[in-house]
Amino acid sequence: MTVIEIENLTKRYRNKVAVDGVSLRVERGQVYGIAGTNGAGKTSLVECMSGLRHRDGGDLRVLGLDPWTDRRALQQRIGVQLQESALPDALRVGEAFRLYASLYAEPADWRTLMEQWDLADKQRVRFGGLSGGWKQRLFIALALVGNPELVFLDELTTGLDPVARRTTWSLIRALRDRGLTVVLVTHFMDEAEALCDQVAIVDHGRVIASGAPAALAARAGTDSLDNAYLVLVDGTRTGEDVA
Ligand SMILES: Nc1ncnc2c1ncn2[C@@H]1O[C@H](COP(=O)(O)OP(=O)(O)OP(=O)(O)O)[C@@H](O)[C@H]1O
Repeated sequence: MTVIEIENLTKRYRNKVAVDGVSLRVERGQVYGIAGTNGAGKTSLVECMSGLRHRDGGDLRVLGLDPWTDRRALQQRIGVQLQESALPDALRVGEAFRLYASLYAEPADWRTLMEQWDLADKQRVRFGGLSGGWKQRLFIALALVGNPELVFLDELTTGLDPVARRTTWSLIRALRDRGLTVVLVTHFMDEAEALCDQVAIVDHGRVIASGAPAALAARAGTDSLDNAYLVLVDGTRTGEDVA
């Protein structure tokens, strides 16, 4: 079943074209990666998909809804963790769960969620006292408070040390194992390769290639998505058709 269907999406900020005719499909249960360098348009794309920004053109359905006109209904069915999310430093972990639960008509049992994500013994710890890895764990768990069918995670591992990064990867795999559909924004190709069933590589607002990580590497004639990315981006800049 198709969860996200995008045709020719565009998003502009004044004269800047951030998303330039993107088309893609995400199927239920996939971890779908949106990968690309800084400024490629990844966050703008996710903000349009999650109903936080209005697109300028194109067609977009998420869980069968228009993310902009049906955003209230959509918010109840998705979890969103945006880049550079923050909570007040003084807020305790348990209070954060209670706050998020108050936003949903039918929230999950947040005490159970806290236990499932090993946060129960941090219930009284303030957000400002958590390490980067624990903050990301908290954000993933908070994205699940509304019992979502679809979760958007934007650059979750940026700034984490290698151990915390690997731990976050295993948390994302746990989401997939629960049957959730995950849209994962990253500028790390190793991360996309390790976690994603499908990856769209975005450059200058366009999808320059998409497919399974191994298929993209094979298409580029490389042994990793990291190297494939360089070949594919270089191909678009020299005018070759790689998509
Ligand atoms: N609110 C805004 N107003 C004006 N320009 C914006 C705005 N948000 C993003 N942009 C520009 O649109 C382009 C795409 O930005 P976007 O944040 O979507 O890219 P990104 O791939 O998520 O980048 P990063 O990896 O750095 O987060 C960039 O050139 C950015 O400067």
